[in-house]
Amino acid sequence: MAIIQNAEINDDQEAQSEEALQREQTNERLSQEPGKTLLSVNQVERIFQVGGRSLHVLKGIQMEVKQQQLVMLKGRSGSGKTTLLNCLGGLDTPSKGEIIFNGKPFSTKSDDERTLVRRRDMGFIFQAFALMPLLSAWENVELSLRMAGTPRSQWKERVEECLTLVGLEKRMHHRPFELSGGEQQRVAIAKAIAHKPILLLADEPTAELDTAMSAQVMAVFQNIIRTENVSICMTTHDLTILEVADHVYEMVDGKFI
Ligand SMILES: Nc1ncnc2c1ncn2[C@@H]1O[C@H](COP(=O)(O)OP(=O)(O)OP(=O)(O)O)[C@@H](O)[C@H]1O
Repeated sequence: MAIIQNAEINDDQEAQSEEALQREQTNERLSQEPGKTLLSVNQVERIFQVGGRSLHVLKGIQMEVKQQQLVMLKGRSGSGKTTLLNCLGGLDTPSKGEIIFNGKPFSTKSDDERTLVRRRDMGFIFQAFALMPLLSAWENVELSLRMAGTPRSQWKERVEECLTLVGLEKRMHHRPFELSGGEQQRVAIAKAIAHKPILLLADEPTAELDTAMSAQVMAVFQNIIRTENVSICMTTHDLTILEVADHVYEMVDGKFI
């Protein structure tokens, strides 16, 4: 398993170094302008074919995320939040409608093109912290820079910067099992922002945490929106954190109400 993972990392590393080079050459990224639309979703539908039947999961979603906004998607289990988040991150594509990201059509790009955009401009955070268990907080964040093709000379400074931003400067060399759930989620955030994405997508990032730890994670989100110029779109069941959102979309049975 470890050998397979390493081989994949090497392949990924090569491909992503090329990307990093291309990125520098084309300097494609748009300048940051708070309040400008970063992501817009136009009449998106997602229909799955299951056992010969059509399952209509997203039914005409219309939404936007502006630069430096914290947007929350709330809704009951099964309402379609994860399906929508997968479409926003290009892991899935709408059956109808369109998603525009950073001023360009996104959902209509090829799989390879979406992967390039995702690796460069997006970061992902999940409910279960998705850390490598045998690596320290430092090594976990460093791995993310290695995977993104960031030049080695920048790793030390950026790892320190990201772990400090999430308030873990005193825990940099701890491994996940030596950290609380909230601290592990903050390492996952440091990992997700290390390559300087412009959009963070988070699926129930506080679901495994108690109220105090959830509040810490939300404070970190608010901090990185300002300091890293990132926008965040997250799903949640937790009504107590909705008040820190700039905008809340409530999903019921595949539609916003
Ligand atoms: N690949 C798929 N194929 C078929 N049906 C799917 C697929 N993905 C999701 N669904 C169905 O779509 C519906 C919405 O699922 P989704 O995971 O988006 O909901 P959710 O709001 O994120 O729920 P939860 O809060 O429990 O994660 C569910 O009925 C699910 O079974």
